Amino acid sequence: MTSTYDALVIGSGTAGQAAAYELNRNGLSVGLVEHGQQPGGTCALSGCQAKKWFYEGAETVARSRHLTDLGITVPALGSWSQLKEAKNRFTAKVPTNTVNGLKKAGIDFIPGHARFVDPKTISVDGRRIATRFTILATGAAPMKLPIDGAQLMVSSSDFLELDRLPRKIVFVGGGFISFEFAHFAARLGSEEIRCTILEAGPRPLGPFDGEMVELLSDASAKAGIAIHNDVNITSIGQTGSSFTVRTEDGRRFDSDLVVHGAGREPEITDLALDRADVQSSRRGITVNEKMETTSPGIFAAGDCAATVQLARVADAEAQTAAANIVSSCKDNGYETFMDYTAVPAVLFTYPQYGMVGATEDTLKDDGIDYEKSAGKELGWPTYRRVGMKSAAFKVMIGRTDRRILGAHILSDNATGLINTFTLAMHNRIPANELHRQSVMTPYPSRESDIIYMLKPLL
Ligand SMILES: Cc1cc2nc3c(=O)[nH]c(=O)nc-3n(C[C@H](O)[C@H](O)[C@H](O)COP(=O)(O)OP(=O)(O)OC[C@H]3O[C@@H](n4cnc5c(N)ncnc54)[C@H](O)[C@@H]3O)c2cc1C
Ligand SMILES: NC(=O)c1ccc[n+]([C@@H]2O[C@H](COP(=O)([O-])OP(=O)(O)OC[C@H]3O[C@@H](n4cnc5c(N)ncnc54)[C@H](O)[C@@H]3O)[C@@H](O)[C@H]2O)c1
Repeated sequence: MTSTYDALVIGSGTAGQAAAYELNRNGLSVGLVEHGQQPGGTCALSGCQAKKWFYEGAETVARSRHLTDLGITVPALGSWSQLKEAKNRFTAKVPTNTVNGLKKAGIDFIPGHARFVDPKTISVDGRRIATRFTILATGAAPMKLPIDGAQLMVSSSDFLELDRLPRKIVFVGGGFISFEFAHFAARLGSEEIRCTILEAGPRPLGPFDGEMVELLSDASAKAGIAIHNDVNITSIGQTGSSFTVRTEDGRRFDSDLVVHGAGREPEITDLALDRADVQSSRRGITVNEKMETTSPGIFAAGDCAATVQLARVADAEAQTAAANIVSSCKDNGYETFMDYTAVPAVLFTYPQYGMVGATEDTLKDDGIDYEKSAGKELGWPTYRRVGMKSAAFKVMIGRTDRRILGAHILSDNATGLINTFTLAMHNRIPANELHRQSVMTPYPSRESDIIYMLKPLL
């Protein structure tokens, strides 16, 4: 028998749930398909939320180490296994809570693997479902790497399930995951841990600002993390419990564990997208700013779309897709658009690196006329009090309209700081007005330092 929905959502992660609840709230009949044994998605189970348990511990250890000459007599010691248990007490409840929440709202939870039959029909483990609209929210998985022995790497999810941290860890790829996990490991091991990051490109953290990445790399080196660039890995081998990563130029890196941090690719290969005329590339499903794919009535959101792989971007994309479906049902057409000019990103390292908007290199490449205010190794009381020597900032504004083009912060709690700049960008507030509005920020705080960052731009 064929069931019929106004809208079918594929995937129970951040994007799928955000879309399903929004459609349901607006009175549409909604089914949500999930093929995993553990519904709830990457963010909650093995991504942002899960890893943040380790971040909080690592931050406490790093901060207390910085404070040993400043009134803290014994620095904190982390217990990886206890943090893992705490994380697992949280993640264990996610699948049941996800399914119960959907059912309680009146959304049909449909376990099974979804594949297109045609643009308006989806089969779930052989059962056919007819739908007027579809939202694809199938997420991403670690990229398949053409490296001999690639199967010996553990994924980021496996890493968060380790019982204990080994002494020598090699991270393949110098992106978000490797930087964050290396910072966790450098602070949470019971003995001294050596982490090595191997990056294929000329520098790690490609989308971030080059100068700021250098400063973060220096701070990482001081925490015991070695970073090698321009590394072409040819093989990963195992002897007993030891691993050897070999490179094209003859180098070898020995370790007790090799971690995949070399990017995540969209999970779209087994959806039969061609049967629905949905186009895609290596980066993901092709979408326009309304989150519609190349096939009318089929939308994509989150990590499976060829956009940005961040949790709140997934939320915003899902809400955009859902809003357009709702307005289309009211014969209003598609009225909601995504805007990626002010997407904040934060690396949960210590110090954190938060950025929003453009990097200085992009502004130069695009020939944009800008002014800059920047500082490094900040000796402000904020950082003297926590013994942080690596704090830095860079703010760029348009020379004529004085609006924020990009902001980059190395600090503890860079998240709060970068959010202020994000809101200024969204609301098109020029630097002098942001300065004026920030004078009465609660004082003293990280955020009350924003006026010092903006002063050279007044
Ligand atoms: C280690 C790690 C740390 C991260 N940290 C952060 C962070 O700090 N901040 C941040 O913003 N982002 C972070 N991210 C990224 C963030 O987790 C993702 O952007 C977000 O989870 C994407 O959500 P999604 O709904 O698109 O996909 P997912 O949450 O992956 O959900 C996709 C779902 O679809 C299901 N599915 C796939 N194919 C099918 C099919 N054919 N049929 C049925 N079901 C299917 C999958 O089983 C899965 O449950 C992190 C990611 C990782 C890996
Ligand atoms: N704090 C956060 O918001 C956060 C944290 C973790 C993950 N994420 C999301 O998850 C995504 C995936 O994270 P990631 O760290 O795996 O990817 P990434 O895209 O951030 O970085 C991958 C890095 O690996 C390098 N690389 C690729 N192939 C390689 C190879 N064969 N050898 C050596 N280096 C190689 C790339 O040049 C790149 O620098 C991120 O893009 C991000 O959107 C976000």
